[in-house]
Amino acid sequence: MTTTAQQNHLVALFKAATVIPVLTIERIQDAVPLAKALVAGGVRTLEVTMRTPVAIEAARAMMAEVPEAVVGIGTILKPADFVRVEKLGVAFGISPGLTPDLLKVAADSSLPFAPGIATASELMLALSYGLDVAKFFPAEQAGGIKGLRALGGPFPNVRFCPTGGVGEANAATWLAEPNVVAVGGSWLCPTAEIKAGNWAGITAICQRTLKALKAT
Ligand SMILES: O=C(O)C(=O)C[C@H](O)[C@H](O)COP(=O)(O)O
Repeated sequence: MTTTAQQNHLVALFKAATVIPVLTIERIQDAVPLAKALVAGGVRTLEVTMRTPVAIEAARAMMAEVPEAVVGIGTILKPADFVRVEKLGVAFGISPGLTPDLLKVAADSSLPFAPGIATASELMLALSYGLDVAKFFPAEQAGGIKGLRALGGPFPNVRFCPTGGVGEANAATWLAEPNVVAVGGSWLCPTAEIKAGNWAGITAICQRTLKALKAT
């Protein structure tokens, strides 16, 4: 069973992050310059998704060469993925959803882990394994802020990281919710900018986002 101390650690990590870029890395050579660009823009906590074959290698390179980055892995779909990630020594793991098998390995592990939930029943399943920090996914599509507030009624102690449809225009609104500890999304690292190697452009998006959040 996941301990309270583990969950507190994950909450602290998410709160320190505020915004978490959801990274899809196609070419291994992009990993380090991308992480450097994000860190230069003030965004240190990074979610490398397992959507691509180079994800694990990319996370490893970032950890080795960009020590300021707090690297986690996302899109953990299966217990076997979780076990691979655990061995890497990343800071946290995230999933867009959950299965009982995935929750079982996560609850037996010391790796901080946020499963994805979109319904009360999914949240109840996560809570039965002691996991009370969840990704709310897909946040905008699954009811938006109204949906999150409704979940907050029966589950007042759960903390959320909404992702899916979060961007520069609405990040502050989500973060103003008392049960939101961070927001995640791909807006900080658009595919076109990664493809073009426009690292300065990615740094600028991060700076703009953080400046706008500070002003609210
Ligand atoms: O890949 C994963 O593991 C996910 O959980 C999904 C991502 O968090 C969202 O797809 C990001 O959504 P956008 O910011 O709207 O692009």
